[in-house]
Amino acid sequence: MIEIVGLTKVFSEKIIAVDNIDLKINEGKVVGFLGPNGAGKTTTLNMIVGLCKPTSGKIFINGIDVREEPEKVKKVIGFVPDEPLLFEKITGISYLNFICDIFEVPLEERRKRGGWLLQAFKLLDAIKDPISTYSHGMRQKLALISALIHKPKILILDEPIVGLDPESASILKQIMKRHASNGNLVFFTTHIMEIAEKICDEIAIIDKGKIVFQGTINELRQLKGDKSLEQLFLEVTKSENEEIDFSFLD
Ligand SMILES: Nc1ncnc2c1ncn2[C@@H]1O[C@H](COP(=O)(O)OP(=O)(O)OP(=O)(O)O)[C@@H](O)[C@H]1O
Repeated sequence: MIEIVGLTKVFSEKIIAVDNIDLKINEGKVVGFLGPNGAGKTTTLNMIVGLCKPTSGKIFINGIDVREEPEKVKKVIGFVPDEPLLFEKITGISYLNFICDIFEVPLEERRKRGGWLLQAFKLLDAIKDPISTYSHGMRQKLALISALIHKPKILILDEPIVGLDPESASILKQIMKRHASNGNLVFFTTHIMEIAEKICDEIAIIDKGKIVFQGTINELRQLKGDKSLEQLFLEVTKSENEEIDFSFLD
C-alpha cells in the first residue's frame, strides 16, 4: 500500500509543485494518476520512489516511512521514470544483469522471467547490442523489463505507454492488469484517457498540486454526470477550452 499524508514540494516561492496532498493506494489495483501538464504528477512519483525530497509530509510504502528506511522501500518498488536514463556503453543484457544483481534476483528466476519479458516485448534479438544503438521505444522496453524483473510489489510508471508501438503497448497494459490482479499495486501517470478508462481500477486527478478527485471512474460519473472521461477530466481540472476561438486557424 502507498499512503501519502500532507505531502508538499515547494521548488521556489512561485512553484508549489505538490500542495499538501493525501492519497491512499491499495494493492490489487491499477491506479492512474491524471492531471494537466505541470500539475505535479512526476514530482509526486519522484518523491514516492525517493528521488526527490519532500518539503513536508510523509510517504509510507507498506507501512514503512520512505525517508526513514529508503533501502527497504526501494527493494519492493519497480520504477520507470518518464525519460529513463540507461548506461549507453553497455549491452542490454549487461544492464539487465546489473539490475538483477542489485535486486538479488536468483539466476533461474532471471532466466525464466527475463526470457519471458524479453520475448513478450520482442527485445531478444537486440539484447546483446549496446544500449547506445537502441531506439527510444527499445530503451523504454528495457527500462520496463528492468522494473518488472524483480516482481516488485509496487510498480510505479511515469507515462509508460507513450513511445511504445501498439503491440508493446497492448502487452504492457495486460502486464499491468495481471500484476495488479496478482495482489500487487500499479500506479502510473497517463495523459491518454482511453488508457485510463480501459485499465484503471481507480484514478487520482491532480491539478495545480492538489488532488481534486480519487476514486473509480464510475464514482466520478455519479458526481459529475454520464460523460466521457475526457469531458469529466476537463471539468474537474477546469480546463475546458470553449473560450478558445479556433476560427483563427481557418
Ligand atoms: N526540479 C525542478 N525545479 C523547479 N521546478 C520544477 C522542478 N521539477 C518540476 N518543477 C515544476 O513543478 C511543477 C510540477 O511539475 P511536474 O513535472 O511534477 O508536473 P507533471 O504533472 O508531471 O507535468 P507533465 O504532465 O507535463 O509531465 C511544474 O510547475 C514544474 O515546472
